[in-house]
Amino acid sequence: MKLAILSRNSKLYSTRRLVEAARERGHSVRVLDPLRCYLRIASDGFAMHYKGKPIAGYGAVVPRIGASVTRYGCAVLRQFELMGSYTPNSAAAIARARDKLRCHQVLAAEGIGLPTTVFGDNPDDTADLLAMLGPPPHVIKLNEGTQGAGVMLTEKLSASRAAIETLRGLYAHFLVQEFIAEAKGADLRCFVVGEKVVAAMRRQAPKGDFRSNLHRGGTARPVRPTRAEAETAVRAARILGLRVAGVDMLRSRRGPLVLEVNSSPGLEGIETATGIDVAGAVIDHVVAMATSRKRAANAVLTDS
Ligand SMILES: Nc1ncnc2c1ncn2[C@@H]1O[C@H](COP(=O)(O)OP(=O)(O)OP(=O)(O)O)[C@@H](O)[C@H]1O
Ligand SMILES: [Mg+2]
Ligand SMILES: [Mg+2]
Repeated sequence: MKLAILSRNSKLYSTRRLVEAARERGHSVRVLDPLRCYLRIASDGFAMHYKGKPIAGYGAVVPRIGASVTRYGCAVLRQFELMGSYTPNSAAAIARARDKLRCHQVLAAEGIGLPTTVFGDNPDDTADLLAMLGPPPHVIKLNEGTQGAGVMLTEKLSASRAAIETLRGLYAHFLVQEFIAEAKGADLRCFVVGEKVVAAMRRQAPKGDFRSNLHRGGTARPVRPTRAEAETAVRAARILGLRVAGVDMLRSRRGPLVLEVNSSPGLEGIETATGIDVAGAVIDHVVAMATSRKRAANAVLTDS
């Protein structure tokens, strides 16, 4: 099959591994920088060019769209979808999943466990907002933060108020959560492909921090998720319409609590920690889905 990896940088570990896994399986694969794809949109037909040449005919694309290029990257991905390429994560699903607050609302509505979360706009409402949440410690996080930056822990109500005031002053969007102390600075990353958790790791925060992000010095080891954890991860990804997702959870007394669902989860940490060929699992899934979709479309054509 003719595959494209949509990625800004072909040297990144995740991109390299996807290319490698596709080649090992005998597919033709190309890395396309979404910012070098440009489009002609007209009712008589679409055209997409890449560095001066037309591109078409990709059976499937694997999007690796960084947070900084969500808008443009998703527009390009949508174009691939409109031109008939299969993608495990649609442009719409990626754009939706990027908004932590929105994810919390949608997942909570479906009964997925989450740390209790509050958000509000007006400073006059802060006292009642924090009362709705309960006593500190609180975790305050930027709505579109990443890699643990923009996540802070406040031990006292006065600190929560001061942090909230500061963020409002900066016009930042943020949410405030109960602190799950029993997670003890560890979180669980379940890598979902299709309807399965193909690999999972437990990340432990470095001494003196509560954030387990590997970018913040956390360490990872392989873990076998419980049945409840695996089911929660798969359901959360499905609810958000993602067929490749990194679901981050905390282990708590009330079961797994989802922190976030990443639509372009990195492969380096999880493959290194677990030794599992996650890239291969992604490619196998994408090719199987693209093939069965094509078969179904052909069946419709022969029926009519
Ligand atoms: N409510 C909470 N209670 C306890 N620990 C938390 C809580 N929220 C976050 N943490 C810790 O902080 C880390 C970072 O938080 P989170 O995953 O929400 O943001 P982020 O890592 O910046 O986002 P991204 O994973 O997209 O980079 C988590 O991995 C977890 O270890
Ligand atoms: Mg995280
Ligand atoms: Mg994330």
